[in-house]
Amino acid sequence: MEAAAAEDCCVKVAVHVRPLIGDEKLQGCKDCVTVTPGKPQVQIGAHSFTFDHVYGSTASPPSSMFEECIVPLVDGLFQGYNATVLAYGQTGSGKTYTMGTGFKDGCQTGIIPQVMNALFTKIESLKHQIDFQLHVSFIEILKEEVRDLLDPTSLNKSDATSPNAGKVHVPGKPPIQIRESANGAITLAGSTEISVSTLKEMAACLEQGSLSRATGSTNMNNQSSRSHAIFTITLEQMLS
Ligand SMILES: Nc1ncnc2c1ncn2[C@@H]1O[C@H](COP(=O)(O)OP(=O)(O)OP(=O)(O)O)[C@@H](O)[C@H]1O
Repeated sequence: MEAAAAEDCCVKVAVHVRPLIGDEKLQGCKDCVTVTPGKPQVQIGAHSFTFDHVYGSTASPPSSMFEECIVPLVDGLFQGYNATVLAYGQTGSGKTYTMGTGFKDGCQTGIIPQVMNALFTKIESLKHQIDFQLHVSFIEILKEEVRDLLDPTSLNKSDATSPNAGKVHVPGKPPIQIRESANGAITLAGSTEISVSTLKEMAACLEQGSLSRATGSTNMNNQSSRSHAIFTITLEQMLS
C-alpha cells in the first residue's frame, strides 16, 4: 500500500552525489556520503536516508538521471502538464552543475540543456500535425528582489564600473511581481518572455541569463545572500 502511494506521488526526490573537487582533494577531504548498495539510500555517519533515486558515487551514473527523472516530465508537457525541477542543497553542493545554468567555458551539460534538446526533438517529430509556440523567461531571486536575467534594457553586469551596475531593475520599469492567479498558477508579472522557435534561440537565452547571473554574483552575492535562478519554458500547442 505504501509502495503504491509512493509510486503515485507527483513529487520525486533524487540525490546527486558529487565527487570531491580539486580544492577539497588538496585539503585532504574525505567523502562523507556512502551509497547503500542496491538501494536508493545514502548513509552519513550513523544516519540513513532513503530517496526515490540516488545518482553519482557508487550509485547509478548521473547520465541516467535525465532518462529516469526528467524525460517523463518533458513527455508530460506535451500532454498539457506542468513540471518543475528544483535543485536544493547547500552552497557548492552542485545545483548549478546539475541544472546546467553555469555555462562554464560554453559547457552545455546539465538538466536544462538536455530538456531543451528533448523538447526540440519531440517538436520536430510532431511539427506536421501541431503548431508550437515556445516562450522562455529567466529570473533570479536575491533576498526579496526579483531580477530579470533576460531584460534587454538592463545593464550587462560585466560593466561593473557603471553606476547602475547591480541594480535590480532599470529606472521606470516596474519590478517583477510574483503573483498567484485565480486558478492557482504562479506568474511572474513583468518578466521578459522571449519567443523562441529554435533550439539555438532557446540556448542563447539560457546562456545570456546564465552569464548575466554569474557576473552578477561577483557584484551582489556572498555566502549569506545566495541567489536562486528560475528558468521557465512555456509550451503552447495548436492543431495545424
Ligand atoms: N557532479 C559533479 N561532478 C563534478 N564536479 C561537480 C559536480 N557537481 C558540482 N561540481 C563542481 O563543484 C563545484 C560547485 O558546484 P556548483 O557551483 O554547481 O554548486 P552550487 O550548489 O550551485 O553552489 P552555490 O549554491 O554556491 O551556487 C563546481 O566547481 C562544479 O563544477
